[in-house]
Amino acid sequence: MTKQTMSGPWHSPAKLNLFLYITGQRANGYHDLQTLFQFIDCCDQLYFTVTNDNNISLDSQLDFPAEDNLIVKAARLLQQHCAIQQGAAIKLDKHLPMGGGIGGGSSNAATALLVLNHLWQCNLSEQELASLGLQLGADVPIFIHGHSAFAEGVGEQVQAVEIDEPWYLVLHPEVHVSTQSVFGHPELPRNTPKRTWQQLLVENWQNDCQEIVAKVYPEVAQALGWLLEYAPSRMTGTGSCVFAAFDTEREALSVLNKRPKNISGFVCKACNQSPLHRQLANEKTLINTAGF
Ligand SMILES: C[C@@](CO)(OP(=O)(O)O)[C@H](O)COP(=O)(O)OP(=O)(O)OC[C@H]1O[C@@H](n2ccc(N)nc2=O)[C@H](O)[C@@H]1O
Ligand SMILES: Nc1ncnc2c1ncn2[C@@H]1O[C@H](COP(=O)(O)OP(=O)(O)O)[C@@H](O)[C@H]1O
Repeated sequence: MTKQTMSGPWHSPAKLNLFLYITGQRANGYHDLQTLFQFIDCCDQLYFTVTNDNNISLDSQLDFPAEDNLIVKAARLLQQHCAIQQGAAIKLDKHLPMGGGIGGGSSNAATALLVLNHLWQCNLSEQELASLGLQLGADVPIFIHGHSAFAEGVGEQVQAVEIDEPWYLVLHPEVHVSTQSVFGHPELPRNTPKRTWQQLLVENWQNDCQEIVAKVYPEVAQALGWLLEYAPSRMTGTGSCVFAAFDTEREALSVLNKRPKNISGFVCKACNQSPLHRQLANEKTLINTAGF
């Protein structure tokens, strides 16, 4: 048998929701959103070895079964969709906090779809991969497209946008917030009026989930209250992470260094193009990188 080579490290970046508004609820229970996604240069790393059998395996430090991991689900979905006979041995180096609203799981799934599409030579377009990804989670298509985006619907209607790329200080209160429980909360505001991108662009951005999450999780309220002393701050996604923008890395780091001991955090740079897509573009593997 020929020895297979390992491909990687491949980046799997986090995102922030710079604003998040809930504009309605569908008959199936899912919520209609208006949200602005931006990538940050804080990433997990994935490694892939193509195998000759059709087995998908995952080596990770996570304490839940590989079968439940979105990486394995993504690999199987692509393998079945394209009737691929090969398999993959995948390794994950996890750095991103989980359940923090920075999208690590969705990002890992998107990285697996994009990289295996390349390594297995499936030749699916970005749009086809995004449709597959949507079956795994509402945020996966954004990570497939790989550009800052204004998203509507449940995240499937996306418009690429160019916005400022500041430095962010992200605080991670040590609580895991379940997306499902936030969307199921009876007091969640669900009827924020829909606005156009041009209207939203000039407003003070907010997150409709923030008030409920801060009420249920005092750790989130504490982190937010502390950060607000230094800069306008908000929660990302359904929490628990909160963030503030700074002009320079130095300013962000100086605030980070003053944080209370019980809150972890990091400083990162915003990037309108996903770090993974920069890598893929270098490999000239992307079929369609234009404006989706
Ligand atoms: C709201 C966001 C913003 O980025 O929150 P974060 O998860 O990143 O914090 C995401 O769109 C979340 O996407 P994702 O985390 O993929 O959610 P999913 O797995 O699809 O959904 C988890 C559960 O949340 C609820 N849900 C999710 C998305 C949505 N637009 N409406 C919902 O009601 C549903 O009950 C669903 O079963
Ligand atoms: N590869 C993965 N990385 C992180 N979480 C994953 C992964 N696969 C499945 N999950 C599940 O998804 C949940 C939410 O993870 P994550 O995407 O990090 O949070 P969020 O959606 O809040 O940003 C985790 O608690 C875990 O149960």
